[in-house]
Amino acid sequence: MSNTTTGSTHEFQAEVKQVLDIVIHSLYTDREIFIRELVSNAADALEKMRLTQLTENDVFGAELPLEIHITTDETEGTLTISDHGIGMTRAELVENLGTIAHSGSKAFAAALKNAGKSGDASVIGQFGVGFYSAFMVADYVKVYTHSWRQDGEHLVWESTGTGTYSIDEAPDQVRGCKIVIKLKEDALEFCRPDRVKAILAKYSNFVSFPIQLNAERVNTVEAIWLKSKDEVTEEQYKAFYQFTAHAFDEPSYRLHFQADAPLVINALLFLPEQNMESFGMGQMEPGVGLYCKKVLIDPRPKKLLPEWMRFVRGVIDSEDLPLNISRESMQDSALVRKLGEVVTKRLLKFLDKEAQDDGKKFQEFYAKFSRFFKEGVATDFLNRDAIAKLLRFDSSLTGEGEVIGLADYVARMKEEQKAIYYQVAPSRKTIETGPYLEAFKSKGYEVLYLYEPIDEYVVNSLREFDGKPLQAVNSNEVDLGDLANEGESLSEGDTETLCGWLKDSLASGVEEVRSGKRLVNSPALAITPDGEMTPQMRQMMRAMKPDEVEAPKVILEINPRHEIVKKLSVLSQSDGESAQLIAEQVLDNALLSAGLLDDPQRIVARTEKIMERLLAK
Ligand SMILES: Nc1ncnc2c1ncn2[C@@H]1O[C@H](COP(=O)(O)OP(=O)(O)OP(=O)(O)O)[C@@H](O)[C@H]1O
Repeated sequence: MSNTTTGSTHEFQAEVKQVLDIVIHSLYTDREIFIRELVSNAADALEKMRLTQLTENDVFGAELPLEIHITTDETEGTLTISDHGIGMTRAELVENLGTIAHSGSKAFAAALKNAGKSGDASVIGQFGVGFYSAFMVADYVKVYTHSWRQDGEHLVWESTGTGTYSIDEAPDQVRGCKIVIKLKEDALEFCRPDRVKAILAKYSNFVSFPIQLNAERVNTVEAIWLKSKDEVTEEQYKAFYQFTAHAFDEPSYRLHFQADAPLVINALLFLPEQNMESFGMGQMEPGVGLYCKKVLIDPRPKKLLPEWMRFVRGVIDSEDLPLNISRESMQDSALVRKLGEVVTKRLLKFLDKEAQDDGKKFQEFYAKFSRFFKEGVATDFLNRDAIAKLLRFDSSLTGEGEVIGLADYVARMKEEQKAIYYQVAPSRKTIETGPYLEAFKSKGYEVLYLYEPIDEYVVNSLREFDGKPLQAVNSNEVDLGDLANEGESLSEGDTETLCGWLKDSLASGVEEVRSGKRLVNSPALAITPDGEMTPQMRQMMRAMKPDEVEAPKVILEINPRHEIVKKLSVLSQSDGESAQLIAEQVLDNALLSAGLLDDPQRIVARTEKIMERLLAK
């Protein structure tokens, strides 16, 4: 919120100051986009007005046409953009043009600042600074406005973009906004009618309201999603995406399709290049507008596509929708639900094909948007399997820069292999230096590497893929059959005695001690008993409620061929105290590898004792 300083003067929110500073001092290329931003804001305000008029009878200036007027004045060096949209009240002016609405505005400003330092205007461009972009070209900006509300005031907002703005009364202002830009000396090109006309030509046809430039109509309203693909150029697609999505990047993927059954659908969907949520700007709003025969029903319908698809942009138009459907009833409409389902399925199928045709491109895209797909698997029951096909992972068989999908994993599974194996751990190194991988490697089974906490939810929600269960390498369910282990083993009798002794000696830390077939080079490993929390879940619980999570009880699998185990068997009979220390250390090493050691400090004291004993000999 801004602070009122003197009279009508207000201070910009700190983040806005930062944004303006960058806009004014670091942005020199692509300055023309400010026109697109302001026209797009005007179109949004008109769209809101159209919707308001459907339900409100008492509208200020009800007779005013829903149009955009742009005028150039070369003598004064000004460009003026007016609309008869919803306008703004005094409070709305302060809120909308004095603060940044994004929930993560601090992070947003910080990211923008970094981009500014690098001097790379294209990076800055990706953020989108909306209204504030006018200050790239303006000495000052005046916004004359009156809200659609009868009790609104006639106002003018004014600023040079440096620190403060003022709000004063402006008699006679009609409903909507009139934005007057006094152009900087080096930006006078933007008051030349031919220049402005050329800029408007790129996207003005996407605006569903008439645009007049110096009293001459410049656009024919055109719904490019209703056209067939060969009638639309690459340039038009890109311009449409940037205009409707308020985006600055190029779309990564585009799906334009028409369907007649089960519903009549014309859809034009875009997947962006940049994931704006990754810049700390909070959760995105859904971005696919719902239309019926070119008429916008809802620009951001919440229940049309599943929530995880909120990064998708574009338009869905269906003539099967009743034109008078209200936004409220839309949310519950079976027809809208069906429409969303059809489009979602189509988009998932499209992505799967794209991923197969150009894996590299998909991998780059996936690297930025993986969060959404993972969220999809965890929350979108209806489409779970189709989304799962798009997941990509590192694995024990992928090389540098490579990833693998579940379908390819299954295709290269060994004939007798029973499950899809994975390990959740912070890094490749943790997994490859840990004890679990050995057995799978010796069988030639691939193991997927899952690095993020959310992956745990993903595999738990999915449970299986293509009929094959997903199993954690440290789960008790894993059955690798007989492993051809080399080396002499403890006798069965000695192993049994040792297991019994270990169970008694380590009582509080183990649920069971058994001889394992899976180990090759390690003395022991910790397995999560059935029904127990996985180590990652446990860590998350501990982070939230440190006092409520009990010490873990694991199944300790020992390797009867390992020297430490063989010698421990002898030592347990001759020197109980030393054997106890070693047994505890074997368990702690196994817990450490499993990510289950809550108190690593205890290792220090124990290893010191072990060293003392060794040195005393
Ligand atoms: N012509 C206008 N009429 C009414 N309100 C407007 C107009 N222009 C801007 N606003 C208000 O000011 C707000 C801020 O505009 P701005 O362009 O900075 O961001 P935005 O349009 O919300 O976001 P973005 O441009 O990134 O999509 C808008 O959300 C809107 O509420």
